[in-house]
Amino acid sequence: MVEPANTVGIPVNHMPQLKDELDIVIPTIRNLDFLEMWRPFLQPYHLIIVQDGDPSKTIAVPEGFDYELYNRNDINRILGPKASCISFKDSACRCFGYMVSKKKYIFTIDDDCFVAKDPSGKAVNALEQHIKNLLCPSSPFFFNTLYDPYREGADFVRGYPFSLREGVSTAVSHGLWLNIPDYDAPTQLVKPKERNTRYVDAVMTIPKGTLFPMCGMNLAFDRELIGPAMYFGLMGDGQPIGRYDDMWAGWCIKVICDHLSLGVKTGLPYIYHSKASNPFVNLKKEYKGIFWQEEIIPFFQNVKLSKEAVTVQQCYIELSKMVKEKLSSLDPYFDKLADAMVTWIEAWDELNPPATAATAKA
Ligand SMILES: O=c1ccn([C@@H]2O[C@H](COP(=O)(O)OP(=O)(O)O[C@H]3O[C@@H](CO)[C@H](O)[C@H]3O)[C@@H](O)[C@H]2O)c(=O)[nH]1
Ligand SMILES: [Mn+2]
Repeated sequence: MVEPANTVGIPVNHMPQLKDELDIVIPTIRNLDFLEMWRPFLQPYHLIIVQDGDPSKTIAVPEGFDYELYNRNDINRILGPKASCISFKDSACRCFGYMVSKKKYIFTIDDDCFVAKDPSGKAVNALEQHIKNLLCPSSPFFFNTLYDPYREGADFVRGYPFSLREGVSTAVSHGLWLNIPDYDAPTQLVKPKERNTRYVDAVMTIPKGTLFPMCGMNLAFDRELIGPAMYFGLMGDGQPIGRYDDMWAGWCIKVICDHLSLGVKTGLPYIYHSKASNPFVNLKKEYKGIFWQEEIIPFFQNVKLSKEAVTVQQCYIELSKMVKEKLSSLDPYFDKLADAMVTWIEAWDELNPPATAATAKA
């Protein structure tokens, strides 16, 4: 039986790592009582809450947290017509939080994710582990069979090329989930009672050239290295697909990380995922994605970005052109998505103008 950790009594760490360089982005349609359990680990950090759905609803944020909250009216006011690229009535809206943040790092978590216990019964500080993952290099060019070589008590194994041991910068840290696993609707329907009780004590770099299904519920990334590619697509209200927001972003960031020699890690930390969303509702949202992805995956596997694409924005714009050219025949949705990818970059650059010499000096 897997249970969340009891964090009552764990003192808040008032000097946590990257306190002023990291924002926590939470998409929500609920209240945020779940933060009580995270208080010892997250209270010192700034939250960016993206309130989805009815903007007239008031979201209760527990006392003592430092936060900014954006609802749909705010998104429309800030982005104007470009707000069309931000999904409505889908957790994909969280990417607006990535765009408005001014920090180097982002940790995003769902409001039904609680603190997990490790096998010794200790409460897992997921954010601390994500920071560890992001601050140490990745090894995408050659697989280390003893997993994370930079971890205390591990190293590169015999036969690992010394020329590759410096590794590359880590752009993304993808965490996992105890209890309710992130299964697609068909799997959820077939295995409604399945719970993930297996805590695998490992962090791995996802090898270059390999795609992966990125889940957005327990995810951290270096916003300066890969932020502009973390667009969660057009999902939810008015769109033919849902629950492929994080998947789309994961495929885009992975081909760009491979191109720019950046690392993507998966494994620790675990969170405790408490709520299974309705599998029938999920099936309706997912079903087009389930057959579209049989074409989308080969598309991403064959993406070749040009050597002129040296920034994330340039890579992303190139990618949007390939989406328009090669996926629009699959469904007109991809034509719209390709345009939204461009709008996203325009909005990103508007809110995050490149530092000029003057501003850089100030
Ligand atoms: O319309 C909505 C629905 C939900 N949210 C917020 O988004 C997260 C995730 O919602 P929930 O936990 O109910 O759904 P899951 O199926 O468990 O989420 C997983 O599916 C992924 C695909 O979207 C998602 O990223 C995964 O985590 C909660 O915080 C809700 O409050 C929303 O903003 N708008
Ligand atoms: Mn959930």
